[in-house]
Amino acid sequence: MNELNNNRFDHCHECIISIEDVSFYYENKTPVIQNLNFKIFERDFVGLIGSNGAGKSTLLKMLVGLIKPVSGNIRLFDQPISEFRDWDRIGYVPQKNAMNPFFPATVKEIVLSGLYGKKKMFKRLTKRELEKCDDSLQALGIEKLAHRRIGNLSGGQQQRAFLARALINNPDLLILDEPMVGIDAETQESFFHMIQHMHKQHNITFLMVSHDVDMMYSYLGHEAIHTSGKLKFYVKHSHDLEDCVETDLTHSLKGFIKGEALKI
Ligand SMILES: Nc1ncnc2c1ncn2[C@@H]1O[C@H](COP(=O)(O)OP(=O)(O)OP(=O)(O)O)[C@@H](O)[C@H]1O
Repeated sequence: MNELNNNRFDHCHECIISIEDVSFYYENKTPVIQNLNFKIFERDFVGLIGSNGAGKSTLLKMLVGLIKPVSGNIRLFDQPISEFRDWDRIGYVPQKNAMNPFFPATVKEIVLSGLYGKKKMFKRLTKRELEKCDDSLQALGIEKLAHRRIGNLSGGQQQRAFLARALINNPDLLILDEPMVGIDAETQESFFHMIQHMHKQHNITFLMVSHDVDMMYSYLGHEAIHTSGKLKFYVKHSHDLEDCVETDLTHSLKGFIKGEALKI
């Protein structure tokens, strides 16, 4: 099954993430991830499902460089993760409880913080950077909340703010760790609708952890393309597999998400 996954699009799509024989344990040495092999290709929507403690967040943290595998290799956009510098290409929304909601910052400040590479931290913001922030707020329909304190917003509004933060650099890949926790069912549905739209219409590749299996199955199907330990990977590609056989496909839809389509 994994071989099938790993060879899916080698001929026509960039491999965005390559996980090669990766194992990980924390200080207590209990194995969390063992010999994981998996590839994510451009235009995939990968749903990662697994029981509590299965290692989902640990895997995502490795993929964004917060922790290192004990063994094995990770490649991002065809570069070893240790040499990868293009972090603007990746938007990451960590688990909700990873950020203190009482942090005294406005929505705009939170979104702008997505721009700061280590070096930009103390630089003056340019007009272009402020425009990017406005675009991102508008794409998520939260421009009116720009000057509100993040801690005073509802769970759904906070999640939109964090997604806007992850989108500010117009990333090619979005990594979302249970983005819908704490959001009411109706807002969850429109949120999921919105990210499906980003996947189908805006060419963004997704890796998303969720415990909402029904919602994940509804978009990704019931059959896991790969299983490793307690981790299960479900994949939907944003256009038909047959189309991918065409080598002259123009994968052109690269525009930034603009307001109207995403007003939810
Ligand atoms: N910083 C840490 N130090 C030691 N052990 C940890 C640490 N973080 C996580 N673990 C352990 O590693 C295992 C995997 O945790 P992880 O958070 O990756 O699971 P998960 O699949 O994301 O779970 P959940 O669905 O509950 O969020 C668990 O047994 C957890 O207790």
